[in-house]
Amino acid sequence: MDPVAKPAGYTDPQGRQGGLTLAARPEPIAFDASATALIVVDMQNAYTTPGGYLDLAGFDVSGTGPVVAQIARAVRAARAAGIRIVWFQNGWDPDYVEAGGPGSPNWHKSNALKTMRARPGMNERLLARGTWDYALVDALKPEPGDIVLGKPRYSGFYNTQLDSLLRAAGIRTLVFTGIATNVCVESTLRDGFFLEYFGIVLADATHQAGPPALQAGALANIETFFGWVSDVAAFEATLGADGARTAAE
Ligand SMILES: C/C(=C/NC(N)=O)C(=O)O
Repeated sequence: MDPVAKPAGYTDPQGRQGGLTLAARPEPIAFDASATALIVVDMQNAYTTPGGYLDLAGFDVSGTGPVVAQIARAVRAARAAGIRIVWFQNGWDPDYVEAGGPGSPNWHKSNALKTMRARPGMNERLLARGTWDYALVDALKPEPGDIVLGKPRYSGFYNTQLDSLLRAAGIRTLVFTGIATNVCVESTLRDGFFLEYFGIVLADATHQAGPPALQAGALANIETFFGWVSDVAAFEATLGADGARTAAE
């Protein structure tokens, strides 16, 4: 068996095949920076901040602070290496037409919609575009040239322009960060697998929705069936960004 997983036909910007190799589970994976995107999944107040949707719905968000910092590191390293950055924001229009009514499973399973139905007096319009809940956290901001996409369901490939934007840019490898590992990260990585994208999760730049066992379960599922699992330090080291970070701190 090949000890390094290599997407076929890859060349790095210097024309070398499969230019970079990332330490990962279950084996190292080769990738080409110019054919790679860093995907930042739903780093909105809703998923990270006390008073946001997950918190109001009863999920523990106390462990998300370090994830914000790790994502900032991954974004910095990717940016320096010329890797395209894609930011997702999960949610719907302020009238929730896009959320679907009772004819949609989303209406029944979305904990944001369920929380609002259970507390009709609450003022918050959870995950509605234009609200604080929907906004990205202050510490993570897109820059010109990044791709910013809304998504109406858990998968970033569903009813979004993601696939066509990635294919137009020749991107074949997706490096995932964000929240929640077991919901939108895993859903998007799985859909990417079916579309022939190579999916890698930086585990310490993700966080689960629910108990910690769900983080472990999602990562085990991904490394066994759908992709690769690595971490931010390995990503930085592969991109040659670890020295730069130490100097900057
Ligand atoms: C629970 C949940 C997860 N979203 C995500 N970004 O993973 C939701 O949107 O209800």
